[in-house]
Amino acid sequence: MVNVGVLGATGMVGQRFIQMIDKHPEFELTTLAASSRSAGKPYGEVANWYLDCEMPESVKDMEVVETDPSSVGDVDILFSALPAGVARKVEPEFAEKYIVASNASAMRMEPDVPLVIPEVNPEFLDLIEVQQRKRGWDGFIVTNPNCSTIALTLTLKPIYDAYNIKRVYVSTMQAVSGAGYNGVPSMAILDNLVPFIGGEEEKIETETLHLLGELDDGVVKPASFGVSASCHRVPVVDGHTEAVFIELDDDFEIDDVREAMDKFRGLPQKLGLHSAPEKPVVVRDEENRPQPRMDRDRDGGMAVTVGRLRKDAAFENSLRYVLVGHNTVRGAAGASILNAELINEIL
Ligand SMILES: NC(=O)C1=CN([C@@H]2O[C@H](COP(=O)(O)OP(=O)(O)OC[C@H]3O[C@@H](n4cnc5c(N)ncnc54)[C@H](OP(=O)(O)O)[C@@H]3O)[C@@H](O)[C@H]2O)C=CC1
Ligand SMILES: N[C@@H](CC(=O)OP(=O)(O)O)C(=O)O
Repeated sequence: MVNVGVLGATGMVGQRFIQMIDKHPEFELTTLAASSRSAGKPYGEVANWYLDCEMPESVKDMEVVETDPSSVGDVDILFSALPAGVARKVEPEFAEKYIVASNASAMRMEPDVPLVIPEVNPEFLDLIEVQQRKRGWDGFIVTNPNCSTIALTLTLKPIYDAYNIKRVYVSTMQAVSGAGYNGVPSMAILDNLVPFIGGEEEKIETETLHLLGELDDGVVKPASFGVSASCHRVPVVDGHTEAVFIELDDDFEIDDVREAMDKFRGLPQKLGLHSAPEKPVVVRDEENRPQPRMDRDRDGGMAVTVGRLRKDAAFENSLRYVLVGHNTVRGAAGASILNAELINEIL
């Protein structure tokens, strides 16, 4: 068993980590850290449990510790669900000694920090060596992308491998859990939609090209097609929906695109990693799917569901589809856990 801890353990994403680690066959949860508001108290007392499963018995009496490397004790991997501002300061301090699998955005675009989706760009883990050499750390930081980016990029990867993509437009309909428990007041979102999520469009546009880029001599060269995103908050609890419009360089058969998505598998599937979905991308043919409530939990929330895949009659060489991905599972805690499983298997 590998001893693991969660930083930001009382938060929305921290709770997803706890839920997923609780039954994990390789990971033993030994450390829960949060702010000084919670430190020194039993987890069951300080955490407002938000998930629709019971808080695992195993964590109720665990003492929450300070988010400080000297407080975490016997641990090999730390999962970070910290706010980005806190993560920027403390993740490098932890990485001097520990492996940090971070879900926060703070370190994602650092040139020597791997930003990884295991099915898409596992080779970026080679940057770990560069990072340790450059910074003199015994540990390291590995990050996963933004929740909307992960779902989009998983569906783009089989297309990108088979065709020349010219440009991608994406319009997101994002669940309120993405903003955290106190992120969007109910009076702002019920009977409503908010057409702005700070920093989200820029993250999708940058991270997607980075993930589909190439690692060349220790440097990531991003993919070079155009990505344009428009992001919107909708009154859904979990599960981001995205309408995707793609223009290719050349003509194509829509059945070939469907087959490429359906047959898409990555290293996690080959290695049989515990949290790897059987199919990273599930294609459905009903005209009214995917829907967040019905499709977000596919394969434990780790698979992205695509539907309404069709040629775009309005423009040549174009297609469109709708996807749903679970934002706090595949888009957050599950993404970091799959990264850690891959690291555990290959390093
Ligand atoms: N990949 C993705 O797309 C997603 C990423 N996220 C990211 O995950 C992170 C966590 O989000 P979320 O769970 O919604 O946030 P929450 O606000 O729900 O939780 C924040 C957590 O961080 C702790 N914390 C806050 N301030 C400090 C501090 N100064 N020192 C130590 N710990 C602190 C809190 O502890 P306490 O309870 O003691 O205050 C709590 O455990 C963010 O970076 C967010 O952007 C979120 C959703 C999806
Ligand atoms: N911004 C995302 C969640 C998030 O926190 O993203 P990031 O990990 O890129 O900061 C959402 O609101 O749904």
